[in-house]
Amino acid sequence: MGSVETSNKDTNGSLLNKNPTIVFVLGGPGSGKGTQCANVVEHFGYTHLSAGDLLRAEIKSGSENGTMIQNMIKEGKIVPSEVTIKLLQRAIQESGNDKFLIDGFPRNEENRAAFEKVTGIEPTFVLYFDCPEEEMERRLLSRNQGREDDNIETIRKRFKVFLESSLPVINYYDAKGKVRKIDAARPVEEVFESAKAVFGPKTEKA
Ligand SMILES: Nc1ncnc2c1ncn2[C@@H]1O[C@H](COP(=O)(O)OP(=O)(O)O)[C@@H](O)[C@H]1O
Ligand SMILES: Nc1ccn([C@@H]2O[C@H](COP(=O)(O)OP(=O)(O)O)[C@@H](O)[C@H]2O)c(=O)n1
Ligand SMILES: [Mg+2]
Repeated sequence: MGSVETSNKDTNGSLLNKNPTIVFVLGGPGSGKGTQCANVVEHFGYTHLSAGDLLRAEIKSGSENGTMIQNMIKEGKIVPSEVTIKLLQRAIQESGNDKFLIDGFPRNEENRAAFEKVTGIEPTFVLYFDCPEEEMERRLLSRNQGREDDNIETIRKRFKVFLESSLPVINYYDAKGKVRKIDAARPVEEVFESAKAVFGPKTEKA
């Protein structure tokens, strides 16, 4: 009956039905997540969804959450997962693709548990760009994208949040054998060679 069919089509239905490949891309601020995601998109046909980019677009769009998001980003704090997950779900559904790099998410336990609960999806694997703080700090201070959080005061707060809230998520997935750790302190091309080896020749575009 039509009504039964309709009731089954909840907001997550289309996500579950497509059974997408989800790769979480994690690493400290400035470790090179965005840079390497662009390379992976080019070579392997994934759709890149940066949680930070989606949140910044939400501020620009004049959404009612905009001011709250802006204040949290300025302080290096993690936005409630409800907001971020809605943006990710919308982007996933609009993409038409079935393989995604989710960059900068999940950033804490709340992000992780909520995504799993709402979508029922576990990542295929987690790419972890491991980089020393001194190198990340140098990169962030010369990123020149006009970001309000790329100043030394906010950068220090973001490093603290990474250590206290994001690393435990990486450890959680590591215990499940899902983490592919890459030494991100090397030049972009070398880091990408390691990333390529993780994605493997099988999924490379012809
Ligand atoms: N391997 C690398 N070596 C040197 N600079 C890099 C490297 N990867 C990225 N960068 C630069 O560092 C800055 C931060 O990189 P980005 O990809 O935005 O990192 P994230 O998304 O993890 O914060 C950018 O200016 C980028 O051009
Ligand atoms: N899952 C996420 C991702 C980002 N953010 C916010 O967005 C900021 C910038 O995230 P980003 O991923 O663009 O930053 P980088 O690690 O790329 O430098 C974070 O410091 C958080 O304030 C969040 O609240 N929740
Ligand atoms: Mg980024």
